Amino acid sequence: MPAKKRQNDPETGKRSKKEKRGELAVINSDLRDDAVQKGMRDAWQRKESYTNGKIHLDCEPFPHCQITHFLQSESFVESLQAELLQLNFNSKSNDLYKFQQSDDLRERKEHHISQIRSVIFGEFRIWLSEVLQVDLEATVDISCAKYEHTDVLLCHDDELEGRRVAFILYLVPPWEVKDGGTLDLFSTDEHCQPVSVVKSLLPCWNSLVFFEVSPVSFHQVAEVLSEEKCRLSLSGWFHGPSLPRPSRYIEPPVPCHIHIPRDESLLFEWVNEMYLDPRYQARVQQEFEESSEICLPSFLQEEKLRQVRSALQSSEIQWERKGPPNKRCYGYADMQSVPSCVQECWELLSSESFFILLSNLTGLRLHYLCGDEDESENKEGKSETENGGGEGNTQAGGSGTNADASSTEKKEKGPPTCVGELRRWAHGDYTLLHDSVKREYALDLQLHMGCAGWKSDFGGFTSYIAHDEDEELLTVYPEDNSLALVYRDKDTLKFIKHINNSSSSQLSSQNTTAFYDFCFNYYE
Ligand SMILES: O=C(O)CCC(=O)C(=O)O
Ligand SMILES: [Fe+2]
Repeated sequence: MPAKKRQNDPETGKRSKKEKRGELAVINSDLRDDAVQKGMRDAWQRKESYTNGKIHLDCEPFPHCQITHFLQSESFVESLQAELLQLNFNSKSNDLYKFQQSDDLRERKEHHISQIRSVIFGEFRIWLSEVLQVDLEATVDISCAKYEHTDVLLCHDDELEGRRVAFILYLVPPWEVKDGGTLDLFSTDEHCQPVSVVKSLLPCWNSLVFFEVSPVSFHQVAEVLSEEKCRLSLSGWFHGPSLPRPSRYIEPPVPCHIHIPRDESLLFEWVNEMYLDPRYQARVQQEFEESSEICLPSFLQEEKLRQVRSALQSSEIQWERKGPPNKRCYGYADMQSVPSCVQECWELLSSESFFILLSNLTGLRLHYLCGDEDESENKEGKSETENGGGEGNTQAGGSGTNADASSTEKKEKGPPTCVGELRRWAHGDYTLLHDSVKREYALDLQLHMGCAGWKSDFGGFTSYIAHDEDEELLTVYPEDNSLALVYRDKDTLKFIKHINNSSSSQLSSQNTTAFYDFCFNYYE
């Protein structure tokens, strides 16, 4: 049956005044109940839980509350949803998230949007101030988000100057756990670092969740797995006095080591001989010096590649999880558990002859025999000359200019070092940029394996960006047996994009839903 048509004024053809004004936003009357308010206030104060019909307050892992049937009128919520879906949405994607966000809602004049804004930052804010016993300001901070298939917002704490309470109003179709998109809450350790998801809240039509923003309020929007459903929400923050924040936790440094003593025979066994030709190396070096990055395809000899790749895919390597989730999430190999060919590949990348090869390919000074032509640029003026100053090595010979003259800001002089990791990347894995990320000069090496059929839409690529800018400088896509070398300065940061569910669904037929990389950093 067609919906009943709106009655227009027969004379003017316009809608009646009442209709034009539209419905008012009214919050659930249960919230005004004195007993409810008192129960909430006491529970919040004592960090206990409280349940009363539509209200569920819980203080584990941090204080949060879910209110179902938040707005009194269903038809208001429907009209609000329709109005929001008419807005212009912008795709947002970075290390932390992928979703769509509406234009700013602070100034929007649409009826239902202005109604909800004034009820949230008016009546509801006053109610909340009362219940939480915190002075919440009238500052309006609200936006609309749309999460669809593979969209996600990874682990974060919401802490930003002034934010005291976060809220989210869900405008979603009937939602199930298998649709993904839950609001996951993390437990934390003694350093206020997130550990694991201990509670997941299912988004629910016309329900509002709020929680206190604090040093431990780590949460995420799990990836949306449903291919049809749209997770629409209005979210924002009430501003007020911030809770005290402990000083930022600094992770213990990962120990670097100098090269291991292995001779050239290792190179001849493992590396595609093309890359061992000094003339070819000189060409690579020239290109690297111009762009600070290069990809060397078919890097390992075919037979070695096959051995290592199949060992990675089939052996009983112990893959440990690496966290914490506000910084990273992926598998890394316990090197004690790897088969000998994998161990050898690792040794290759750590070996003295490989340091020399890298020096020749990049012009960086990764071995004392590989030369800095212009010693006068080395302001500290020590050790290099004592070590022979770049002359007289056949491998390094001739081609070795230094790629970068600003060596004074690099690590304290000492022998070149490296640190490496063998990683496994699968659905749900990622790394994030974070404030305690090391700002350094380094040569990054990545050697990917087992990524046949991988598509950039799956995520898993390494993105280099300029510090303090969103500008993307370079993207390294996983490519089998391609050696990616990137020289990173202290203003360059990198992250690995979250691997989404399309990787599992599209690759499951090939029985390979993960890929691997040897990831090494070398320091001059
Ligand atoms: O949509 C949600 O459930 C949470 C959103 C959120 O955490 C945020 O926008 O910071
Ligand atoms: Fe958040």
